[in-house]
Amino acid sequence: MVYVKICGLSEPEHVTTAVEAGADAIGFVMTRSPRRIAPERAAELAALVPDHVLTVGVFRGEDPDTVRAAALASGVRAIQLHGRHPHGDFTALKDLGLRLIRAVDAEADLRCGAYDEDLLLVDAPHAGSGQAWDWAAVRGRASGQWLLAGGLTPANVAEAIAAAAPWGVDVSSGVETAPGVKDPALIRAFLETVRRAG
Ligand SMILES: O=C(O)c1ccccc1NCC(=O)[C@H](O)[C@H](O)COP(=O)(O)O
Repeated sequence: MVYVKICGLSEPEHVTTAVEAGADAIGFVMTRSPRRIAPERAAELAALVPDHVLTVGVFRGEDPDTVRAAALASGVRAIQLHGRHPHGDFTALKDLGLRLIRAVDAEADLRCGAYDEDLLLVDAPHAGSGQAWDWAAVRGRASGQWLLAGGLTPANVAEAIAAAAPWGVDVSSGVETAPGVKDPALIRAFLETVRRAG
């Protein structure tokens, strides 16, 4: 079954919708973005999530100490690092015992685990932009437990899965009506489509 992460949640209703619709992971953006929430808000939302659903704190470019403090304050169970973080940034966060997700574009090293991460996210050059890209270009290049992201929607996710054969998928803009405004019907539609496709 294709693993599904719904990212950029900020409202309890949307967290509950994603959990009930069968999401495997839920992302809270704690970096510069229209979807940014404070670690304290992420902690309130994470408290609504059952153990079988992974809670992920999303960061871009912050140093490991800043990431560590926000991750601990929010109580998330995974850290997603965007940007060209050196291997040492992942090593520096290992002792937290949280799962680590390396988020990159298609030009990076696409072997999951190459930086000691647990999951790899292969995204558009501008994360959270909703821009689709040539998903088929990474078919067979990305390896291990890797998620495809970038411009996915309920309408195109089946095509994207067929094109790239990812281990999982990740969506933010495609389940929104405006940047940062999630739509419960689109969250449900995305999950239903992925479950049918994979
Ligand atoms: O979503 C953001 O605004 C964001 C900002 C900075 C770093 C990462 C961000 N999102 C990370 C995600 O996991 C998104 O779901 C992923 O980039 C896909 O986004 P979209 O193309 O909007 O579906």
